[in-house]
Amino acid sequence: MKSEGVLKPYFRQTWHIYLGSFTLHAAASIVFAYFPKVLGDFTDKLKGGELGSQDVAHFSLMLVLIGAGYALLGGYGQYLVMYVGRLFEYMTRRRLFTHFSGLSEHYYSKNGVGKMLNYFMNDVTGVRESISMGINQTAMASMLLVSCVGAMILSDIPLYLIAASVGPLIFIPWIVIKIGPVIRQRSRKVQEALGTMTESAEEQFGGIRVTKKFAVEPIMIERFGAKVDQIKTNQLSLVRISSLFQATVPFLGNLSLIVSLAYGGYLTIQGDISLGNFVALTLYVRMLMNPLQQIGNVINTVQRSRASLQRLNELIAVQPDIVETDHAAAVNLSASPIRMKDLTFTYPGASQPSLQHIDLVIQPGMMLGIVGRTGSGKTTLVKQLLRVYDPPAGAIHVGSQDIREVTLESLRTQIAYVPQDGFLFSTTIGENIAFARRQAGQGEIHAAAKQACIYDNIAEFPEGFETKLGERGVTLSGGQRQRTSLARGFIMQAPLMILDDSVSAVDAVTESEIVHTIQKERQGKTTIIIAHRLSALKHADLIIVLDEGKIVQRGKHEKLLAEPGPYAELHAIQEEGSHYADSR
Ligand SMILES: Nc1ncnc2c1ncn2[C@@H]1O[C@H](COP(=O)(O)OP(=O)(O)OP(=O)(O)O)[C@@H](O)[C@H]1O
Repeated sequence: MKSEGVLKPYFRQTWHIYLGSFTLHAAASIVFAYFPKVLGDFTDKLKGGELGSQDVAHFSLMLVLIGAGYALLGGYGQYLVMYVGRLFEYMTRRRLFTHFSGLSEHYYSKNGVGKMLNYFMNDVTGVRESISMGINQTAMASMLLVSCVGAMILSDIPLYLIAASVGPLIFIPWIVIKIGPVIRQRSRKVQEALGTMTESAEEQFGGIRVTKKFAVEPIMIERFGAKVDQIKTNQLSLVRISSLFQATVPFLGNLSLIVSLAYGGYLTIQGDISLGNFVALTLYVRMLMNPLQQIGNVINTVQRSRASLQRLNELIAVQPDIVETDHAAAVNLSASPIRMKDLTFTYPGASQPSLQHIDLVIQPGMMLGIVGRTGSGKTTLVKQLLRVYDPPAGAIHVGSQDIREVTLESLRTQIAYVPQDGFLFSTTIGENIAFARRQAGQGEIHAAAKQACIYDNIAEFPEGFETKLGERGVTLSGGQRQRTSLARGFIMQAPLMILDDSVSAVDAVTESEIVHTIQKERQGKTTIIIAHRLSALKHADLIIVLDEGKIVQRGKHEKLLAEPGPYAELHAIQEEGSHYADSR
């Protein structure tokens, strides 16, 4: 499916405002083009000795009306375009955000958050400048240009003098063609460097705690400095070419003025044209210089923002990896078993599969334990259920439906996934817990907090559930953060809950309390627990042991303990560890 880019929908909504603005600009320019003519007539009357005090008042009134008409009409035209320019920012940022939300985890693992921020801020603003200030000035300048040239032709100034005076101006298109692409290319480099810097800043601020603990601030400052230096180099190179461009355009305007002064002056002395026409001609040429200067600026801005527009259009055209089929149907996880059949999965671009030949049936209401060494594929397995990445066709069925054929909303709203490092938003603890159930009342929030064994901690905060969390919940300890994120899972009361190593940062006693709550509260609902501590899995209906993406053992706790294999070995190590700890 081809995306229609960012400008088309915008212009579809706002073309009539632009049309209104152009009309106002045209009217303003026509009014302003009378200015030199009025001064020319004034000069001729003055020279001929025919000027009375009534004429002075008449000419003054004309000039006042011209000035006021120009300011009112042009000012309102400008306001309209500036207003819709802001509308563009608003529309595009909303659209980008919606688009970003639909992109898959795979896209985010390839593209940094800094890049997205750059799209949001600099690129959108860059394009807005072109379509508001740019279009505004172009409309104003081109209409003034046409009105001035039209008024010159309609006056008594001879055509050959007009042609000679405005002749140097025809070099402007040639300069645009030569310098424009260079500006565009250098501008793209500046934007890329800005993107890299934002990405680096985002990462460095995110990792500031690690940086401080390892006392490597100077290295980080140096690395960041290199990124900033790159921006400076690229920006200076852009400024050089832009300045050259902006200086050349008015220079040609000045050349026109010199020709009109010299040639027009000569013809006036010869008596070929009147003094009034000479005054009008120089004023017309002077009036042409402003629009020319503006057109120079606009071309500069447009060249710069074309690179931004291209990037935005490319982004909008990115298709999400995970899409719903046309005949996707809602799924019911409470009643249907999940069957995995010969599931083998390789991450895009990876050389080795992360899951191999998985055969597994998860019956509704069961508690499944997953254990295995780090990197053995535990998270990958559960993410297949959420369709973070799509499994191969036919590999996972929910009841009789292939998981690839179910609607994403129905699937994901029935799964409460609690990751090891659950992200907490910069809002209150209560709102964080009710994140996936906005309609939840205080009672439900408190109950979920009790189930996750975090209630007492929260109650001790002066503002209780209204306590605001800083970015990533910095005011909470690791274990408190984990349990808040666990409460967020509990409150969903979802048919399937997945705890992905979600109690690793809590002590063994709290962990056993949480497992006990799960057994009690989630009776009849499916729960998958991934854990490194086997004590958390003791009560599971089924435990699978993963190694290098394969299920190497399966059964209940007692059965697995009794057979030789990694489970019993791990158990022995953990028991030994706890005896050792007890004996100290
Ligand atoms: N987005 C990804 N792209 C490519 N490879 C990945 C991606 N995520 C994980 N992997 C790889 O897949 C394998 C299994 O990773 P997974 O996260 O499922 O392991 P895990 O058993 O959950 O580990 P841990 O206990 O450390 O959380 C690892 O080799 C990992 O490097």
